[in-house]
Amino acid sequence: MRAIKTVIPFKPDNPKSRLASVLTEEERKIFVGLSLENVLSVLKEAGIKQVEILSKSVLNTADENNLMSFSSPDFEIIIITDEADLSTAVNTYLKSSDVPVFIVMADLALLTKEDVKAMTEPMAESMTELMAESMTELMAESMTELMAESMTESLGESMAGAMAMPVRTNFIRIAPGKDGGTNMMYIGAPDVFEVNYYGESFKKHKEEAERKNLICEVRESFYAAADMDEPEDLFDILRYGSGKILAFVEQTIGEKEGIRKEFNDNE
Ligand SMILES: Nc1nc2c(ncn2[C@@H]2O[C@H](COP(=O)(O)OP(=O)(O)OP(=O)(O)O)[C@@H](O)[C@H]2O)c(=O)[nH]1
Ligand SMILES: C[C@H](OP(=O)(O)O)C(=O)O
Repeated sequence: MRAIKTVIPFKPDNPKSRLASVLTEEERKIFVGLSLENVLSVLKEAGIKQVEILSKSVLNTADENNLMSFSSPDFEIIIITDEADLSTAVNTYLKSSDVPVFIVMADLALLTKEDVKAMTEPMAESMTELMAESMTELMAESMTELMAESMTESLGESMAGAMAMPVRTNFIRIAPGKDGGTNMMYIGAPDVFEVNYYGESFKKHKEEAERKNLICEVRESFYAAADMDEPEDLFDILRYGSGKILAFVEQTIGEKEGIRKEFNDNE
């Protein structure tokens, strides 16, 4: 795979304030830790080789050691700290990168490796395929199908070579969040694109792509859209989650009668 940088913004202190009505601060800390672990495992499974955790504050030694236990010779984890707000920290990160950047939020407790692959697959090939397909259609009108197919094949190959650079860098790809946010973003041109999170950021990021003349692709997926912002989002973990985070939510919610009842009533 070509060089990309993968970054996970992470706020370890007083995280997930919107879950404060159902989880204590300590529980929210455990919850985001488990969610981050989940994201790391999925990135590793999807073949990502290196991940940088962009943390708002310095992690304590136990948390750092725990995260480092997910690293392996073919999966490097680097922890960096930037105390700035989310958008400022990510924009500083983007400016410092001379290769495409893949941003993945830490609260994607249901993320799958297919979602990650859909975000990181090269654009040049899919564009070439698309163009080759429409050329086939055009040519098939005036020639035999056989001739059109073989011409398209060689045309496709030469296009991939000729177009690889501009197509690959001048685009962004977004996995929207279920409430209008931006859960993952692949940024081919980190030198020009600027993020602006919160308040319908999906729309803002599409507009930013337009302003900067970048192609914008959207990759929607139920699991990638399921960020964990509001108390009812925890129900999605009970329905579709697995592993340690499912056990944690089952246990904490099980102990809180009101929420368990609301879940049972909704089922
Ligand atoms: N580096 C960095 N990451 C952040 C910051 N704020 C949020 N994040 C991370 O960005 C992602 C999306 O943030 P939110 O969903 O708003 O998470 P949150 O800020 O913990 O939750 P709320 O307090 O409920 O808004 C998560 O991965 C967070 O850990 C920040 O100021 N700096
Ligand atoms: C970071 C923010 O997350 P949300 O508040 O939508 O979870 C966004 O996606 O813009």
